[in-house]
Amino acid sequence: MANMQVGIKNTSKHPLPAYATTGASGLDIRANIAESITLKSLERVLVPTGLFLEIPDGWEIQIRPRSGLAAKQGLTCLNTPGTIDSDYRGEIKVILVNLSNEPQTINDGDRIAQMVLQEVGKLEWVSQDELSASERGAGGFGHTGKQ
Ligand SMILES: O=c1ccn([C@H]2C[C@H](O)[C@@H](COP(=O)(O)OP(=O)(O)OP(=O)(O)O)O2)c(=O)[nH]1
Ligand SMILES: [Mg+2]
Repeated sequence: MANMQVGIKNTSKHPLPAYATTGASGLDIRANIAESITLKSLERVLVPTGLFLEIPDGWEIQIRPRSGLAAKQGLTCLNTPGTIDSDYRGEIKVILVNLSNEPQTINDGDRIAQMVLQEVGKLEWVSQDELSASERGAGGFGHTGKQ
């Protein structure tokens, strides 16, 4: 797939979000905060990034957690994956929550989450009185067993 151009205004003092390796799906994004934030256990916070985007119509950016932060510190995005609409022109913020039992600190410039660009299809409803039969039918929520 060809690279997609996305407009960005960076009001932070940090570098633009970047892919950490050539094959990375996500671009790591950094906290842009005047002072460190310490989250108590189960506390959540909206972390500013200083970034403003102009995403082409038909695309979105997802804000996803970083597995290292989640595994080591219990820090994750509460609304994962966060949705950045193509028409959103406000500041990108990350909703972090501390799911560990200890306080966790975020410092200015820390890579707190990652952005993934995704194409978004637009649906058109087709109202139907009856839906077609399928192998699964209405079975769900563990219907196929545990293994
Ligand atoms: O992690 C996130 C999620 C959302 N947003 C911004 C961009 C997005 O386009 C907007 C709205 O997000 P969403 O649709 O998830 O929230 P909502 O509660 O439905 O708000 P709205 O009524 O404004 O759509 O908030 C972020 O900055 N970070
Ligand atoms: Mg919304």
